[in-house]
Amino acid sequence: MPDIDFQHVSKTFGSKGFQALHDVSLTIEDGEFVTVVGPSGCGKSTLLNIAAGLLQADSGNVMVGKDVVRGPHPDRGVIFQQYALFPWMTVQKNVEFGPKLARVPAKERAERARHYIDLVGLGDFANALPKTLSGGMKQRCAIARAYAADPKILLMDEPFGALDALTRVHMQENLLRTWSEERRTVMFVTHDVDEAVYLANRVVVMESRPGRIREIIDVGLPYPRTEEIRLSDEFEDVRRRVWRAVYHQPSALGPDA
Ligand SMILES: Nc1ncnc2c1ncn2[C@@H]1O[C@H](COP(=O)(O)OP(=O)(O)OP(=O)(O)O)[C@@H](O)[C@H]1O
Repeated sequence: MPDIDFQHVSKTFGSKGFQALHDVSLTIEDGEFVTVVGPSGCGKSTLLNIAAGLLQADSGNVMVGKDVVRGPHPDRGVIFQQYALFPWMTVQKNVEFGPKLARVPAKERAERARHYIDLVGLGDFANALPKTLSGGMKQRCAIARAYAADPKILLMDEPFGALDALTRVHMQENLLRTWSEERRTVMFVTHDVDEAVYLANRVVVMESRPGRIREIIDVGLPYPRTEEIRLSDEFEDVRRRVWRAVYHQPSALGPDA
């Protein structure tokens, strides 16, 4: 059974009826890593927010398993570009937050948090406050926090968008390592074609005005994704295909350009 199933989803904003999404259908299978790329304003975040239950579609449905999405739910962890950590809580307490809400007993939630903190490589910083962490570390903390709430699905909207190129590559590697050990279904929105190809089983390329799916590209490269794979001809071939699909669009400059 598909894990996330967008069924003819449309969404319009504003009194002038700006159509952000038009009849989008997309199936993401259990355990898949799907990235979504496309020009600015093509509706990537809108699509993700509808799956998160933070926005409502005007028509169509999103199914998660057998259920129609009607609002946010702990089975879907959401990670945004801005690190949504509580500044007054340590890394450990931030990561324990979800399990605490779910009334997981103190000892168990501390252990669970510790497991994910170690998994994202923040073992030495469990007692640190967010303000003492770098951007990449904060985002790894956010990933550990999302995992600790034990969601079936991770919805990530440009989570590495604010990071420098080198940190970004390390974050991608760390995320894939975490994902290979603790498999979840991932929908990951990005502007970055390299990132989209490096991470995904499939890349969904969107186009704008109205936002819709232009092409779905199978990456077909094995995991673990090593540096060798990143630098291979096969990777370059897929990257070129995705690049063309994104940049050879009539509206590739986006509505505000
Ligand atoms: N709350 C809103 N009210 C009005 N218009 C909106 C709202 N949210 C999004 N839009 C419009 O819908 C379109 C799609 O926005 P969305 O943020 O989903 O695009 P995106 O592909 O994620 O863009 P970017 O890559 O620049 O973040 C844009 O033209 C945007 O201006």
